[in-house]
Amino acid sequence: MQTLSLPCPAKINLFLKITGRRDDGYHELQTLFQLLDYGDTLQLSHRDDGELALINALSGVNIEDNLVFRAARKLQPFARDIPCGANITLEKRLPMGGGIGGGSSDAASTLLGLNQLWQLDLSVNQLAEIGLELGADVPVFVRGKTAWAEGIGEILTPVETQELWYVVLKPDCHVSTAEIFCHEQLTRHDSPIKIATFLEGGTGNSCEPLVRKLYPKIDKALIWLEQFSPAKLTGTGACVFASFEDQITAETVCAQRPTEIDGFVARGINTSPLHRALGLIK
Ligand SMILES: C[C@@](CO)(OP(=O)(O)O)[C@H](O)COP(=O)(O)OP(=O)(O)OC[C@H]1O[C@@H](n2ccc(N)nc2=O)[C@H](O)[C@@H]1O
Ligand SMILES: Nc1ncnc2c1ncn2[C@@H]1O[C@H](COP(=O)(O)OP(=O)(O)O)[C@@H](O)[C@H]1O
Repeated sequence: MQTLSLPCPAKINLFLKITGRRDDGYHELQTLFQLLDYGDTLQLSHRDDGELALINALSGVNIEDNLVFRAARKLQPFARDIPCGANITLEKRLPMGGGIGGGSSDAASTLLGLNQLWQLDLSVNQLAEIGLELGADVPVFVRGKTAWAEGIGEILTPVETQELWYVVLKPDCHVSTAEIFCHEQLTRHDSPIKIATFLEGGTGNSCEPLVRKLYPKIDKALIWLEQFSPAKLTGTGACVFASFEDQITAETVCAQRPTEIDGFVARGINTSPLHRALGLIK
């Protein structure tokens, strides 16, 4: 029986601006999704009885709500003759609700992996559209390139960034993306910027002032990390990050972090390891 073992890389938002709000309540934004060479691992093996089995449940998440399970369910109707099922094992390394896209990346790896395992022949465009129904962050992982994003995060232009090393810290708190986007004090009308303006530097995250105010532990983590390099919030948090030119410096900073803060070091990458694992790129 064929088993696929697939990476589910994290992302950070190198900047985030909120430029408007659509009639359906979703926010229009500009961001740069930087992929990282660090993430969860997913194993998929075919079942010909049509059942989906999630071998290890995630604590605090019902199986039917797990984005891996929801992604698999969305693909089943595309199966032609044979019943398509799968055993799915998710090895979770990324903190949940961290603004580093763990659930979205798990969903994207499920979509691409099952598309191959079940021989559905769906295109990346089709999978990105299906992914968008699961979350605004899913398409970037389906397309697998570090990218400039507009719309609600689904209009993507690949960007080659310098592949720096990042220290990512996870303060001991959980931020709900919906809570921040519903908050009356969120800044919602940033002027759009051009890629060149971002590349010149100095662009931050519009959610950061509000999140710092609501979550003192995030504020504290940013202040601590700022001692070493300019630090920012990713997405709506809770993770914060800073970049470094080399791995040793990043590891040294990460190792000194306060004991109550989790953290890891990862390299920024322009192409997803998922796409390499599936042979979609060389
Ligand atoms: C804003 C970002 C930046 O990366 O935040 P993080 O989740 O990474 O922190 C993401 O695009 C989030 O993507 P994702 O986490 O997939 O969001 P979804 O599940 O689609 O939406 C969660 C909730 O956030 C709000 N939401 C999300 C994205 C967006 N562009 N506008 C919104 O208003 C909506 O209220 C929605 O109900
Ligand atoms: N496979 C999954 N991994 C992580 N979170 C999941 C998963 N499936 C569902 N979720 C739910 O999605 C929420 C957001 O997860 P996650 O993608 O890790 O955060 P963020 O969107 O902040 O990057 C979690 O709090 C959890 O309730």
